[in-house]
Amino acid sequence: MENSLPRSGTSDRYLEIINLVKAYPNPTGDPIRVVDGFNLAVKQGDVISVIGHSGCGKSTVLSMVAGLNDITSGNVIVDGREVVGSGPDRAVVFQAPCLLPWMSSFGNVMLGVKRVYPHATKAERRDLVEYYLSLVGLADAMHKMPREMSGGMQQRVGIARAIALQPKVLLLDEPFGRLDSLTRMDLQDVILGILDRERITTLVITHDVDEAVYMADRICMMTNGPGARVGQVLDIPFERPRNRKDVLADEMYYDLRGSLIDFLEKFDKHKKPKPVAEDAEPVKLPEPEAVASFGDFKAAESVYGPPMELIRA
Ligand SMILES: Nc1ncnc2c1ncn2[C@@H]1O[C@H](COP(=O)(O)OP(=O)(O)OP(=O)(O)O)[C@@H](O)[C@H]1O
Repeated sequence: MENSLPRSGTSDRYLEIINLVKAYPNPTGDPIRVVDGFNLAVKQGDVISVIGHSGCGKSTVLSMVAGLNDITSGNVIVDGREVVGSGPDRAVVFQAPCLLPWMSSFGNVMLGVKRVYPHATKAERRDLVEYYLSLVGLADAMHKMPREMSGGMQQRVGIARAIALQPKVLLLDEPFGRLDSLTRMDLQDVILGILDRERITTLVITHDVDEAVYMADRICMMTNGPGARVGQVLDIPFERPRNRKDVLADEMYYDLRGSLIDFLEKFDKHKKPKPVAEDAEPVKLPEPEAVASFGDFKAAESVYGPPMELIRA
């Protein structure tokens, strides 16, 4: 659902996040404002890395932009219109690829394509799916099932599915978080290649300083929560398309990396841990993380529609 707003979008303010607030109820007092007054304007086609300490509210901001989490107050404007609720104009890629396990990579991408191109012919849809799977290097794995693919390949399918929606804004929530470093670098280049070609306005959440610098035109550094907001925005002046070796050989890269680390250290709550007493109780480890989280299912829903549509598909 979309509401017209008096302000119109320009390519310099293609995505606008205005005074965004997320408050959760607090049984013992006032609601906790996890995010409080987050403001960001993004130029059309720019890639913005969002970085901040764990738990500061990065995913909360991204899920509100995606329409998967209710906004307490504030606005998200895409291309001059306020967006409310989720929609294929804002495609999300989460850490878990959340593919439908009973469908091939072709079938998984086709579900998204059908949603966005309901009137295309069967042949046109097939061409689209094949095109997007080739973009992520899966031309030879179109008919593989998720269980037959590595984590990196599954994430490629997730990326193809998101891009196939031809979104106005691409939202990536630690998309390489579960991958080994070589696969991670490989996929960073796959995504950058696609973004250079398609110029999709993108927000990418990352914990990785090098990834933040390499991928972005600007880095949005968040303060700690509660009450998290944008602390500083850093411009990354490297031309796109980027070549990793050239970027790493540039002295400026290390200055930018240094600025980012300085910012993160300033907000590091755990900088000076208290010494543990010798007779302290042993730490109880949490249960292992579930394979798919609520967020993963919400991400699937944003692409495929509500569960009943999945059953009919
Ligand atoms: N449903 C909820 N009710 C109350 N608090 C919540 C709820 N969901 C998230 N939070 C809190 O909001 C804060 C921000 O969470 P969020 O997941 O956005 O952080 P993050 O920066 O993405 O963390 P990470 O980097 O570890 O993924 C955390 O303190 C979290 O505990």
